[in-house]
Amino acid sequence: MTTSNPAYKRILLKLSGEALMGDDQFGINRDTIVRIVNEVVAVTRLGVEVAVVIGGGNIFRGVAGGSVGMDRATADYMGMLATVMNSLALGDTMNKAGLTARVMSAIAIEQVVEPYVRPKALQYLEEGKVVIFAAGTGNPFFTTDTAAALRGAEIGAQIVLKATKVDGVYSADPKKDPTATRYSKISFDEAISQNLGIMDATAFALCRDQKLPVKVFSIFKHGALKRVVMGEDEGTLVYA
Ligand SMILES: Nc1ncnc2c1ncn2[C@@H]1O[C@H](COP(=O)(O)OP(=O)(O)O)[C@@H](O)[C@H]1O
Ligand SMILES: O=c1ccn([C@@H]2O[C@H](COP(=O)(O)OP(=O)(O)O)[C@@H](O)[C@H]2O)c(=O)[nH]1
Repeated sequence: MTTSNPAYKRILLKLSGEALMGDDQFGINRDTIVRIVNEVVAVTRLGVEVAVVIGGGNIFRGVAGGSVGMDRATADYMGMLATVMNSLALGDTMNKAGLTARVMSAIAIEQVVEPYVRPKALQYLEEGKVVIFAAGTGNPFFTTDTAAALRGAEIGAQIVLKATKVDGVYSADPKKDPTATRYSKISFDEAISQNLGIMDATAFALCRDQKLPVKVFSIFKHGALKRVVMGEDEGTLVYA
């Protein structure tokens, strides 16, 4: 039996909305969400406090056709509402898996989800509950990656873990350029100056200024989250 300790006490986990689709065209794939939740359970068993921000691409993609030509801010509010749906699904799956999850929304929608109140979120984390931050930052023109950076900084997370469709940060988009190579680590300044599309510049800049490191790893790789939390070699570290 290993006696090593996790590398972090409190983490902000950013889950790709699109990854929730599994092999489906859009929506939430049951097996996929259950598998992701089981990975979170494994990490909470280590005593790590977990906060989550989830994207909305899986749902919003399904209605994106109708949003063509729409006012950008209106489309963004639809995207934020999509993250609320994902957050509810994720919270429900977590509760069924034996965790206690609390969803908090950046947009007032109080019959459905409690509002985001920072001290309350901190209290939940200290009690060992998983806090899911829904509705992104609550503002159009931002992304859920920026929401992850913002909430991560607010709750004093030691790292933002971006669980996404690729297994790290590459020299170019690996889905478009097969010759792209993966970095094991890269600074925020390098990532920003090279315009690496893995995270938007707003999110990168916020993390850089707050000295909040980011680890990018694959959501599809079994056990990767736990390895990251244990400080093992997995994915790409982006550092200040
Ligand atoms: N330099 C890069 N390294 C890795 N991935 C990149 C890079 N540039 C663009 N990408 C793309 O970024 C995507 C992940 O970012 P994003 O679309 O924001 O996903 P998420 O759904 O996790 O928010 C990957 O699927 C990848 O195709
Ligand atoms: O603070 C935020 C967070 C999200 N969004 C909108 O919600 C969508 C879904 O989030 P995102 O694309 O980041 O999800 P993911 O790619 O992780 O599935 C975005 O495209 C934006 O339209 C927004 O307007 N403000």
